[in-house]
Amino acid sequence: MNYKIVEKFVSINGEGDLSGQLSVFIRFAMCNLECSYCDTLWANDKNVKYELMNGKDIYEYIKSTKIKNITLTGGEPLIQEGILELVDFISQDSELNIEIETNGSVDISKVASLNKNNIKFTMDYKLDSSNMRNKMNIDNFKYIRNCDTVKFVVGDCDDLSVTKSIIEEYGLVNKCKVYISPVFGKIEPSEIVEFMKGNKMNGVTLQIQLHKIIWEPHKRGV
Ligand SMILES: C[S@@+](CC[C@H](N)C(=O)[O-])C[C@H]1O[C@@H](n2cnc3c(N)ncnc32)[C@H](O)[C@@H]1O
Ligand SMILES: Nc1nc2[nH]cc(C(=O)O)c2c(=O)[nH]1
Ligand code: SF4
Ligand SMILES: [Mg+2]
Repeated sequence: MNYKIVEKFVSINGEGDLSGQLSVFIRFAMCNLECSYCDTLWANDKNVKYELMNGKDIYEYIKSTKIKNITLTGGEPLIQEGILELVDFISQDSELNIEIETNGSVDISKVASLNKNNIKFTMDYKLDSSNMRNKMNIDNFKYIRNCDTVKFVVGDCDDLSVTKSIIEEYGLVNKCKVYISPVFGKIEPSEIVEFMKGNKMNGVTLQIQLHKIIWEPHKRGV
C-alpha cells in the first residue's frame, strides 16, 4: 500500500500532550473537512505535490531520524486508505510512540480497537467558528481513553461556551486529557484564561501552538 505524504520532518511538537518534545511528523495529503481557520489548507489541495511511500519506507524514515515520538497528521490521517494497516505495522515497534492528529469527524473505533498502548489520539472537537461542527462524530467519545487528548480550537466567545458544555456533557475531564487552543491570532489567550477562571475549568489545559511562536507562523516543515 502506498501513502500520499506531502511533508515529513523532525521538529518539536507544538501542540497537545507532548508539546515541547521532539517528534517526527508525517503529513498525509487531503482532508474531508474544510475548517475556516485551517493552517494547512495547502495539504488538502487536489493538486498538492506528494511523495508516495509504502509502510516500510515510512518506518525506515522514522527509524533513520532516531526520534521516538511520531505525529501522523495532515490533511486527515484517518481518511487515508490502508491507515489501519500502517499504524498496526509501525506500532509493532514498542520503542515508538504514535500520536494520530484527527479531526473528530472520522470513526476512530477501528484504530482504537487495535488496543495498543503506543498509539494515542489527539482528536479535535470542531466548534462553530470552524463551520464544521455539524460533521462531528460524537460516537468517537466512546473510544477515547485516559491517555488520549480531546482538543477544542476556539475562535470566539461562543466557541468557549460550547467547549464548556461539551466537556461537561461528555464528562471529558474524567475520561481523557482536555486542551483548549486559540485559533492562532484570532482570540486573545488571556480571554481564554479569564473564561477558564470564571468557569472553574479544573483539569483543562490551555495550549498555544508553540511552533508559531518559535518560527514565523506560516513556515512549513517546523
Ligand atoms: C492541520 S490539522 C491536521 C489533523 C486533522 N485534520 C485535525 O484537524 O485534527 C492539525 C491541528 O491543527 C489545528 N489547527 C489548524 N489550523 C489552526 C489554527 N489556525 N490555529 C490553531 N490551530 C489550528 C487543528 O485544529 C488540528 O488540531
Ligand atoms: N511543530 C509542529 N507541531 C505540530 N503538532 C501538530 C501539528 C499538526 O500540524 O498536526 C504540528 C505542526 O504542524 N508543527
Ligand atoms: S480537519 Fe484538519 S486538515 Fe482538515 S481542514 Fe480542518 S484543520 Fe485543516
Ligand atoms: Mg500544523
